[in-house]
Amino acid sequence: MLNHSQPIEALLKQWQQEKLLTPLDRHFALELTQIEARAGHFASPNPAENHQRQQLFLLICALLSQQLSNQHSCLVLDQIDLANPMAENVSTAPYSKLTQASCQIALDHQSLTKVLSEFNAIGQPGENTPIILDHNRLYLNKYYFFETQVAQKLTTLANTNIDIDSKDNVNAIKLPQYINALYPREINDPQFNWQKIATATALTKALAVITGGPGTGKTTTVTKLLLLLLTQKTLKIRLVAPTGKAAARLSESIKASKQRLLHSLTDTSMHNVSQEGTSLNSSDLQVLQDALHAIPEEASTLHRLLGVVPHSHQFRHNKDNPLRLDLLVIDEASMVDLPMMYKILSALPNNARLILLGDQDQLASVEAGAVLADICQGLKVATDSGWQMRYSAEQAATINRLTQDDVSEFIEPTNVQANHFGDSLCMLMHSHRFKGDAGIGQLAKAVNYSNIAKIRQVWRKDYQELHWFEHQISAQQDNLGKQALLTLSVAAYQPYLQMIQHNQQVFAQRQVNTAIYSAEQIIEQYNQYRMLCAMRASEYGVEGMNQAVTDSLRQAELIAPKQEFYLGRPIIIQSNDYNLGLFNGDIGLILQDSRNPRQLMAHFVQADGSLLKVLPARLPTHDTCFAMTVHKSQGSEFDQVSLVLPPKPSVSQWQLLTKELVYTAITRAKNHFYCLGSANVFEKAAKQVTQRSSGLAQRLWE
Ligand SMILES: Nc1ncnc2c1ncn2[C@@H]1O[C@H](COP(=O)(O)OP(=O)(O)OP(=O)(O)O)[C@@H](O)[C@H]1O
Repeated sequence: MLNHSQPIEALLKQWQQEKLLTPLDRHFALELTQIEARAGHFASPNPAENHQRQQLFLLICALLSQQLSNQHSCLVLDQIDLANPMAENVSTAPYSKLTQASCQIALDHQSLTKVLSEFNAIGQPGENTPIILDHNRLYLNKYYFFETQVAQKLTTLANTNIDIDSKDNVNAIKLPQYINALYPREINDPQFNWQKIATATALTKALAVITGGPGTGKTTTVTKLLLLLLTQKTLKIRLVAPTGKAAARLSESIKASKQRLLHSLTDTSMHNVSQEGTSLNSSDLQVLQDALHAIPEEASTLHRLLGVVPHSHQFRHNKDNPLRLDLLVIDEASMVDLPMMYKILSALPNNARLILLGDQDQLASVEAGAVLADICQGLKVATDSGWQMRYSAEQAATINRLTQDDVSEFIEPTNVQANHFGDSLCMLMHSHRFKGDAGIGQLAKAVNYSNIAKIRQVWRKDYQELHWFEHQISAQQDNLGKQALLTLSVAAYQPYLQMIQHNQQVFAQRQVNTAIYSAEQIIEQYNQYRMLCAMRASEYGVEGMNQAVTDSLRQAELIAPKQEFYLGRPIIIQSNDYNLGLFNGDIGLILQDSRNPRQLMAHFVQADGSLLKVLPARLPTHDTCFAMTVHKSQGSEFDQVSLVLPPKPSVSQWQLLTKELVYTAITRAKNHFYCLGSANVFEKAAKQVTQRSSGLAQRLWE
């Protein structure tokens, strides 16, 4: 069954030392194998065979746990490299030589699956065993449960049609007219206005998934959708996002979008646009304006919505105590992991609608799963755009009725798609933020398609919003590229630190008539720039770069970090503190308390825009935040962003350097993107595509 140079126990230890396995992976495998041995499950009459079975079980448990540690939902048996089982996880990175084949599985994949199905700890779907074998996928029971439940609940929602013509809907007959008024045709319009089609798609389905890159109009579309729904009946709508920062951005975007809509609703040019040439009369306009006002603007975090129970993984709202709402909008859905998606779907009341918004190309969730990417998987095609809608004939007819757009070319033959999951999806592809020829948009697109020739072409073009800093180690071991980026970072952080210095002077001299900057203004200025790193540890990780920026700012006399909590220190929270109302990823600044300037306080702007002040000594686990990880930056945007890539990535660092990471970093930047790196690392990272093993896409689409 196995050929191995040393006992698997010893190999696990070695792989742990090489950081290919976590201590948890090794202990999980050892523990489960011992439990199995104690239960007599390796006690067949042939001792040699017994030993082999036990060693194989140990190896497979370690591989399964390793997959979960790397955020996969399962271990796909067909993907195990039988000649070198530990190589699978690292095969795409340029360091495979490091893992010499020290053990081989002497079975083909089919026989391996059969042998595994004979272990008592490995059961079939529905059995109460620690591990579940579902065809060629091996799951921890808990993850199998999450995945199948999420698939079932999403499919049920997707298959639930909403009868927009029901008598509950007072203005159903007007919907096509309203849609056309919200999306007036313009002379240079492309053939399909996908925002309009997305709106129509979502009107009739309990599940709507609207995805697209930054600035493709997801918020604009959802605002129009909510407006249309609210012209029909009153709905209790909740807006949420995975983090406080993302919730604050959603709230801002909805407000801005409502403002733009209000403007266009009161713009006279709109009054004479409609479906069949008939004008919107004043009562229609009133209906639309009333509905617009009824759209909520406040967004909260998912945790707050579900109601955190302190010191527990459970939430107050669950299947026995469902949320009280009619429609839930979740923004930045790519950040929602599999267990969290299960908890949300369980707490959703019957008859409620769910709308997911997000960018399927961004980094997947920090924890297991890639739910949004799996949901979108069925739309992937090998064309230039990479995606194509898949509608049922019924949905295409509904879209046509509501929009007069003929989408019949996207109708899926019924024998291919039985459950019409595609009827709930809409992908927006045209960015209104990055003009077609702008550098940031071009680079993001090239990285997203792992198109190396295009990446080189974009960097060569010298776009004014793109800036490259090459790692250049001098004879004195100084890195000139890093120094240049630090100089830039000092200049970028200087304005907010000068605002703080201004306030300090005013407070010191008790200049009662001189204006001070508010904490909100200073925080807004601080948020104009952020340095992003791929990882936490190491010289080029968050830890090293935070230290380097701190040293540079001290030399520039912009900060005086004599004690831990110095004026101007940015703080990122690393754990949840429900009593204080501070959550992992919240970012604030140490500032003088305006009411008592001798007291330094940590100041945070919360999702609803209010200011939270906390005594520094009471802060939960935290870190300095001149530099932060790309992961933690999801859901945020900055005027200027710099990405730091290590010059010579280690084995474990390569695992983080993916095209999703680089794409996410680039798309955090609104106006300037800087990168400290070397071309080969940037390009290899852009080629390394995250593949999260999961059966969710298959369950949803087949
Ligand atoms: N059809 C359109 N025509 C012109 N501008 C548009 C259109 N749709 C959206 N925009 C503009 O593009 C910008 C981004 O729109 P929106 O916030 O809706 O995008 P988003 O996909 O939600 O962005 P993000 O990824 O940042 O959340 C806004 O300024 C908006 O006014």
